[in-house]
Amino acid sequence: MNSLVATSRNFRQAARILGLDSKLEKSLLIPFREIKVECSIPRDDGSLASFVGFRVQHDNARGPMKGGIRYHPEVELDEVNALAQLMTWKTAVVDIPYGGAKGGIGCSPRDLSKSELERLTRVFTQKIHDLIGTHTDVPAPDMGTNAQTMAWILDEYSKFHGHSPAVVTGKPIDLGGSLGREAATGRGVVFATDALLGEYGKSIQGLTFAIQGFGNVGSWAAKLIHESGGKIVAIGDVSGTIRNRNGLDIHQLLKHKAEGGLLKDFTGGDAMDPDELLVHECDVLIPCALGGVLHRENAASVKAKYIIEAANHPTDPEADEILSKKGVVVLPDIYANAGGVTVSYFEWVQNIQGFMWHEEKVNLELQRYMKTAFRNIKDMCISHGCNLRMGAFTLGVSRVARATLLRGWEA
Ligand SMILES: NC(=O)C1=CN([C@@H]2O[C@H](COP(=O)(O)OP(=O)(O)OC[C@H]3O[C@@H](n4cnc5c(N)ncnc54)[C@H](OP(=O)(O)O)[C@@H]3O)[C@@H](O)[C@H]2O)C=CC1
Ligand SMILES: O=C(O)CCC(=O)C(=O)O
Repeated sequence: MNSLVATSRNFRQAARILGLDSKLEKSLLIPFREIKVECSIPRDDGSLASFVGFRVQHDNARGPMKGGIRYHPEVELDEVNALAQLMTWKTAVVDIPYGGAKGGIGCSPRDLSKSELERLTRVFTQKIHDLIGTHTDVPAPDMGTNAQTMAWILDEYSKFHGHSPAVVTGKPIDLGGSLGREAATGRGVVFATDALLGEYGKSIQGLTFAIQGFGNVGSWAAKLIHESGGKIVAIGDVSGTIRNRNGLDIHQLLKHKAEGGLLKDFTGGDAMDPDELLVHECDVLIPCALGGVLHRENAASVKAKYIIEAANHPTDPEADEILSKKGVVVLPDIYANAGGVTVSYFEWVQNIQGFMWHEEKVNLELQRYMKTAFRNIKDMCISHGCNLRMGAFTLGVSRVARATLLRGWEA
């Protein structure tokens, strides 16, 4: 199912549960602004290459719009719209003073040199600089982008507006980035997993995990789960998928990758069919890569008892229904991966204060936000008799709806 149709379907279900007025429902669904720009750059060989960049600003009722920028060949407007909408509900779920936005460029970053990526990022920033800003819309990294990408955006933006460190988060530490931001999404995933498992009298220690994706989110989640005594029995990225029924040594795998090795060539595990990863025998499945990977064709075969949505929108609504009938508990993306934007908020606060926090404070505050949000979601589940996804959606949507009504519509 198209990601925008799927996300909007979840929103409408939450609006029905909350009994939202239909005009308010429509106003919350329509994005504030959609930006589509052409980005042409000279390639290193002198030829011209053209790309399409997007920034969708979904809602700003609760504060500046916030969300990552993705570089991936499948980036297109509907998907960016869906991801921007998810950011609006996500920032509200963890109760940070932001709205939602998302951006992206349809490109394959692995096929571009570092200087081509820099040129592309600078051209994109030139096209959108007057529509983003510290108090309007604050980008951050997502798939295919990283702290270096944010440094280029900061530099290009500052040429127009003067030095503005708080215009992006997820920056390098030397440019005002926050300690703990790089690990934050993965760390938040682990706090979220702890909170969920605690409800069932379980803990990470001794459980088995399968993880799809070993980039920023997947590698940090895997490392922290490994260090908490969880056994990662299967993991995969674009290069391939590996398994080890006794548990993969994630520290060794990180070392292997840092030395330039491909995940598929790691000798501490056996190669397996990537399609089998999501239906591999395990207690907890954590998708940390693309959206829409759990769908009606594979959902019935999932063996995990718990799914932690570290990726954005990994589960199609049809898969959601199948999983629910099977009794699989799904911890939704707008909570499970909210650690990244929560520490982005801490970074923005530090930049505005001009004061840097210790990493311990960042991690403790993150844990506090994640624990509070989990309790708030559970309260919504109890009040409305709904599952965790609808608990999170009703929590996020009700907070945004209240802010919208309080601000009013008078011209
Ligand atoms: N970064 C952040 O702070 C946040 C990210 N997210 C979400 O988490 C997910 C991952 O983001 P992030 O870790 O930042 O992205 P990265 O680009 O750092 O990593 C993406 C990972 O996914 C792998 N991957 C891509 N396609 C496939 C595929 N078809 N099968 C298996 N693996 C695949 C990549 O493999 P390879 O390395 O081989 O390319 C890589 O390991 C996304 O859905 C993103 O929206 C959510 C909240 C915050
Ligand atoms: O850190 C941020 O601002 C946004 C992270 C993001 O894109 C996400 O949560 O999906």
